[in-house]
Amino acid sequence: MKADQPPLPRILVLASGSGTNLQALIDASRERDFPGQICAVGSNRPNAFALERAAQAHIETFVVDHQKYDSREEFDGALMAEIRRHNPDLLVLAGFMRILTTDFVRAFRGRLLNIHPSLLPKYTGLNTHQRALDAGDTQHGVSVHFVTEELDGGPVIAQAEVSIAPDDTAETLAERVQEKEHILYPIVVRWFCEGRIQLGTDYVLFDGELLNSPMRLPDN
Ligand SMILES: Nc1nc2c(c(=O)[nH]1)N[C@@H](CN(C=O)c1ccc(C(=O)N[C@@H](CCC(=O)O)C(=O)O)cc1)CN2
Ligand SMILES: NCC(=O)N[C@@H]1O[C@H](COP(=O)([O-])[O-])[C@@H](O)[C@H]1O
Repeated sequence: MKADQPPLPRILVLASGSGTNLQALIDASRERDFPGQICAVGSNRPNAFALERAAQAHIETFVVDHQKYDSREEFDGALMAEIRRHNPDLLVLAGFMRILTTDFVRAFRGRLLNIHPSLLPKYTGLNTHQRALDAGDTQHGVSVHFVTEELDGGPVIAQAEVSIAPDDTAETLAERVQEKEHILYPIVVRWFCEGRIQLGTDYVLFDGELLNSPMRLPDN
C-alpha cells in the first residue's frame, strides 16, 4: 500500500465449517485491485476447517465457542466484543451457522452480509437443497443479502441461478450451488468495499439507486 493511500476497508469473516466461501474471498483479496483486506476470521466452532484456511493465509483467527455460553445473548455479547477488537468495516457471514440476536444485528446493521443457498425468499433456514428437490423445483440457486433480525429475510443484493437436473441429489446440487457462491460472494464484497451498495430501511441502494430486484450473475 502506497504511503498516501487510505487503508483498505477491513473485512471480518465469520464461518462455522469448511470455509470454501472464505477461501474464495481470500483468493479474491489477493488480486491487486481488490478494494478490501480480510483482517480476521472468527468461528463458533474450534474445529472449523475455515480456521485452518485462514491460518494458512496468515490471517488472524479467533474462536468464540457457542457451546460455552448459557444463552444466545451471552454468546453474541462475547462475539461482538471479540469482533470489535478487530474494528472491521464489514462483517461477512460465510457459512456461519448461528442465528444472531437483534442486538448483534443492530450493532452491525448495514455492514453485515450473508450468503444463503437458495433463491430467497424461497427456503429460508436450513436444508435448502433437499427442500428444493422435494418441491420439484427446476431452478435453485444462491442469494447474498444484508443481514437483518429476520432470519434470511434481509434485502437481497445479488443472486445466481442453478438449474436442477432430474437425477440431482442434495449433494450434487450443493456442489453446483457452491461453484456459483464462490463467484458471487467476492463480487458483492467488492461492491461493498467500493461503496456501491448500501442498506436502506428495507431495500438496497446500488450506486445510489434503488435496487428493484437482485443483481443477477450471468449464466455461463
Ligand atoms: N438474525 C439473523 N441471523 C443470521 C442470519 C440472518 O439472516 N439473520 N443468517 C444466518 C445464516 N443462515 C442461513 O443463511 C442460517 C444459519 C443458521 C441457522 C440455524 O438454524 N442455526 C441453529 C444452529 C444450527 C447449527 O449449529 O448447526 C441455531 O442458531 O440455533 C439458520 C440459518 C446466520 N444468522
Ligand atoms: N444457512 C446458512 C448456510 O446454509 N450457508 C451455506 O453454508 C455453506 C458453507 O460452506 P463453506 O463453509 O464451504 O463456505 C455454503 O453453501 C453457504 O451457502
